[in-house]
Amino acid sequence: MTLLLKVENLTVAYGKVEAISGVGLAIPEGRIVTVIGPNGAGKSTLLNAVMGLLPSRGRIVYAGQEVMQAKVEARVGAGLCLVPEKRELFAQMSVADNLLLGGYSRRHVRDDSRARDLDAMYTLFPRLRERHAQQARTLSGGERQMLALARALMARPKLLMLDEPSLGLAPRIVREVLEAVASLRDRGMSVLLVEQNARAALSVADYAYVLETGTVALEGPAREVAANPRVTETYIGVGHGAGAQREASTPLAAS
Ligand SMILES: Nc1ncnc2c1ncn2[C@@H]1O[C@H](COP(=O)(O)OP(=O)(O)OP(=O)(O)O)[C@@H](O)[C@H]1O
Repeated sequence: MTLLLKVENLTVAYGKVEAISGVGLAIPEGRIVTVIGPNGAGKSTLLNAVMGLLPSRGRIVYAGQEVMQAKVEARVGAGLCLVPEKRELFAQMSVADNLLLGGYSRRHVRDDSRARDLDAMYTLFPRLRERHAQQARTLSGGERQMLALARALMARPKLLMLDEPSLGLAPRIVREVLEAVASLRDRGMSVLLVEQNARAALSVADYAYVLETGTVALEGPAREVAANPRVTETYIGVGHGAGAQREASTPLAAS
């Protein structure tokens, strides 16, 4: 199994406060790896550090190269891609224009691959095809998430990092988005999926890390993590449904 990303001993501090401390994780090619954990555990910080958006200490090896010193643009150019929690679409632009801008880095490619990719995105998310001329700001939450994901894919990333794609979405739409992510994995894409919705994330991931107060409290194959009684109790819990559980009542690390 070839590793696409290996993070070792990663530490990020905001001022004097460490948001993540000594975190390690690995993402094999063609797998979905999820990082679950409560509010403020450091999940977004981890993604931003891997993307190069925050100063950090430790080691990040991507596609066999040490990228700790690489700028964000270089990381994007090498195939790293982050879909942030806030989606950050071009609100006044149409769905189609948002997608075409997603492929902007490939604008010099002379063949028709961008047009083919656009069509592939509409096949992945038929709803975007129906709404291709609609302004992004008028889309529903689920459609926005689909557009954010599709726009990221237009750049043909190797590692897709998703920050809470389920946030604010109805359970049915969460399933639709995660099924699309699973189909991308089935075609070879590597995915780092950050989620508070542990149930949904563990149902689609191959491997999982539980992050608590900036450190890895537990890791393992997603099926095993989902079956761990402490995870069930704290993050999945009977009666919590598919919705995100915002706080961990009994952190694993404390028990
Ligand atoms: N720019 C910042 N300056 C200071 N502290 C920050 C900053 N960004 C995040 N933090 C703090 O770092 C910790 C980790 O935050 P982070 O957003 O990474 O957590 P998270 O697990 O993604 O949470 P959520 O699920 O709520 O998005 C939190 O205590 C947060 O308050």
